[in-house]
Amino acid sequence: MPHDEEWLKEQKRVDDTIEKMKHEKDTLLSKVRAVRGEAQEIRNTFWEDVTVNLDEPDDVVETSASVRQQAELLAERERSYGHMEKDVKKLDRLIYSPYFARVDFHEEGEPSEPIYIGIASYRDEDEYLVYDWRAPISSIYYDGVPGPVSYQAPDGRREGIMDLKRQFLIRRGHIEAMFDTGVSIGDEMLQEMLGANANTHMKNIVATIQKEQNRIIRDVSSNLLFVQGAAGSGKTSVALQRIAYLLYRYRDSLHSEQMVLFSPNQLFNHYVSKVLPELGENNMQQTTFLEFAQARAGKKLKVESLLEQMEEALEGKAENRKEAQIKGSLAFFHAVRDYVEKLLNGGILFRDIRFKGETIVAKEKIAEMFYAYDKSYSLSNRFQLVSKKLLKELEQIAKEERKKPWVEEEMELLGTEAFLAAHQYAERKSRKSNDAFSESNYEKEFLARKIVNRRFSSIRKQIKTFHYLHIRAQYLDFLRRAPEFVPGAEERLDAKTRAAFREGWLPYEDTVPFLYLFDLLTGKATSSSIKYVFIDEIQDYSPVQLAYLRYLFPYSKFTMLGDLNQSIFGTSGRSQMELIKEIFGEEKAQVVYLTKSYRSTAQITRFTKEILAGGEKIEWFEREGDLPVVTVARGKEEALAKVVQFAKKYAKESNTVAIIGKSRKQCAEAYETLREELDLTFIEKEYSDLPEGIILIPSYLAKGLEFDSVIVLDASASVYKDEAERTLLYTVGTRAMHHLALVSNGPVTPLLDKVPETLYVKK
Ligand SMILES: Nc1ncnc2c1ncn2[C@@H]1O[C@H](COP(=O)(O)OP(=O)(O)OP(=O)(O)O)[C@@H](O)[C@H]1O
Repeated sequence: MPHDEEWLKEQKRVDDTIEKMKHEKDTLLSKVRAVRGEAQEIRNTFWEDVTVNLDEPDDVVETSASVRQQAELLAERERSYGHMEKDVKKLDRLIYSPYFARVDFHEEGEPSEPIYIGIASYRDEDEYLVYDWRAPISSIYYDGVPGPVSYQAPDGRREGIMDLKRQFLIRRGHIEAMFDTGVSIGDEMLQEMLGANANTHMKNIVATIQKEQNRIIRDVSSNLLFVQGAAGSGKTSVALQRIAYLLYRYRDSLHSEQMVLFSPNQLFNHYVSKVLPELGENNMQQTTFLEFAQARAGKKLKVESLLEQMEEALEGKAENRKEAQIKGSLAFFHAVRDYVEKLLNGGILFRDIRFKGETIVAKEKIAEMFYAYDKSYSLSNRFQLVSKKLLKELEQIAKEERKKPWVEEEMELLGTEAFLAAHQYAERKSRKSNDAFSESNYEKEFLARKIVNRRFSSIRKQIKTFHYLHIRAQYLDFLRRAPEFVPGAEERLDAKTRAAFREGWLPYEDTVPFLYLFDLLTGKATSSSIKYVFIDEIQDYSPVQLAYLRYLFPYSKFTMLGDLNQSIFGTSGRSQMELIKEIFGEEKAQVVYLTKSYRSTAQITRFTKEILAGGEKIEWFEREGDLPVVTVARGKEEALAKVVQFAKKYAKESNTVAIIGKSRKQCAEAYETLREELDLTFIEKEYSDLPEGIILIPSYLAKGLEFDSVIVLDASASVYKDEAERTLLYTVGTRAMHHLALVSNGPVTPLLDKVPETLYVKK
């Protein structure tokens, strides 16, 4: 295509800018080499430049100062080339694509100036050749159309006129597309972006952030930001760009470790892990609720995952649903607190501290110690004090223990190193006391102390972590007494949990109440260093979990993103939003709706929208594709043959094809047949990498992910049978970007009954 003059002018500017960047990169690289060389040199000669003299105490002090000085010098050099290397990486990204937009802007009476916007800023002497997308002025690109605009500058609101808004698609230094936009951020550009094939990692969206998304990204006034958005409306994307924005805006005071993102599973963590590094930022802390809870519960108790529980529920083994609901309610959370209050004067269950099969401090004694403290002391204070006391007592016990025969036996097994140390110690001691005869006693004393200390170190740790509190028994006691504390609980609730404890695991629904009970008793393990907490897929959090997160992060700002229509256990009666307001307070709380879906073609979004019963307000982005296909097969064999057919067809034009089954079990059964016909990867667990090509994956693991093509493994009436599965089917269908097929073994699910036949092809 011949380019007009304007295009050539822009390409020339791109060339000039890149030239300057390359030049700067070269200069930086030679500096990096020099500094790295210096650091290497310091490392090589580290000990030569240090004065080592350990004869007298003064010399030791001098030596350590000298070592410190050298180490600081080295660290400073390493830091400095670390920074430079980061800058080189930034330049590499800019050299590939220096910017994606230009807005011309002028304030009254001033000449119009072009502002070029890219993923990072670039300055040549005093002039900004590229502005960071997060800079204050860049917001006019996302918010405004040519005409009067304003933006928030550090010194107040600035007003002016936007004379031009232009977008670029630049790759490898070449302008591949250029659009001047009038109305909003160009649809052409979005078309380009959204039309591309899926990737195994999420991409950043900074070039095409939409106005409503920009509001969320740049919100700095809310303490609680709740985003309810349709599938594919960019919730996760917005969360990640928001993190990048906050890191930029508060770059002097906020670090990536002070932000944490709770995501649905590890697969998802892996999927989103490249967005921030691509934008030149470090990743925030990323965790899943399970990982977080497991770390708190310790190694001896395996926490059941939501995924395990879902598998049970989907396979129809959900007889405990009602109990799980009670345990997930806010009332239950409060009940734990009420129960703890009853323990102020008695009732805490302790366990013996044991060593070598024998009790060294009996639980009765600990209880006595505990309740001897004044009632005005909080329980957690008393635990602190008891631990202190027990540690002291342990010292005494250790002294006695050193005299026991087993210690002498263990001495025989010690290596030469220990004997040498003992010998040196004994020599010094006897020299001081002028008593050569007791040298061997000193040796023994030294070794006995060492042996007992080593064996006692785990007991010491146990005391510090309140192992002497019998938390499992205590929790079971609470569950047994549930009718006393929990409104609506008519029976005791300990049977399932008791059985699980015996097998060494903690049921999903017990996780939070169990940890909360422990925290209330022993003092909470809150983190005050986390400034921002992000929670994706918030609809899958129970009230108990939400209340616990608030309790754990009392000083943090929260951003929550979710879609009630994607709840894994169906939607519940009370609105989650009301509940969140109750838990987190309404002050500085902001609710934002995202209704436009960007992921899928218009045809797919129109179809999946109809799966939902309530006529939700979901808009689609006008991107054309084929109508979804619904195929009915007679029998399992034929159904799987159809799946194979679709997969082969789609694989030709897709990077990623996902065959999504309801449960892991259903996938596993199909896998045996499918693997003979297809080159496919079965994603069974969350700790997997997401490969390109064809994958087979259970519904709940596909949460938050997207694929070029999706094939619903079995959309029959026997699989997606009741209302509770409506949201699940919606979640599965909305994973598709370009192609969607539903294969049904026998009659199709009634959940499609209301979908007009014009919205899909029946084959
Ligand atoms: N402004 C945008 N520009 C370009 N692409 C966008 C934009 N907003 C969203 N997208 C794309 O739409 C897709 C869906 O985004 P994302 O996964 O963030 O949505 P979501 O709301 O979290 O979805 P879900 O709830 O279904 O998991 C992604 O491919 C994302 O890149």
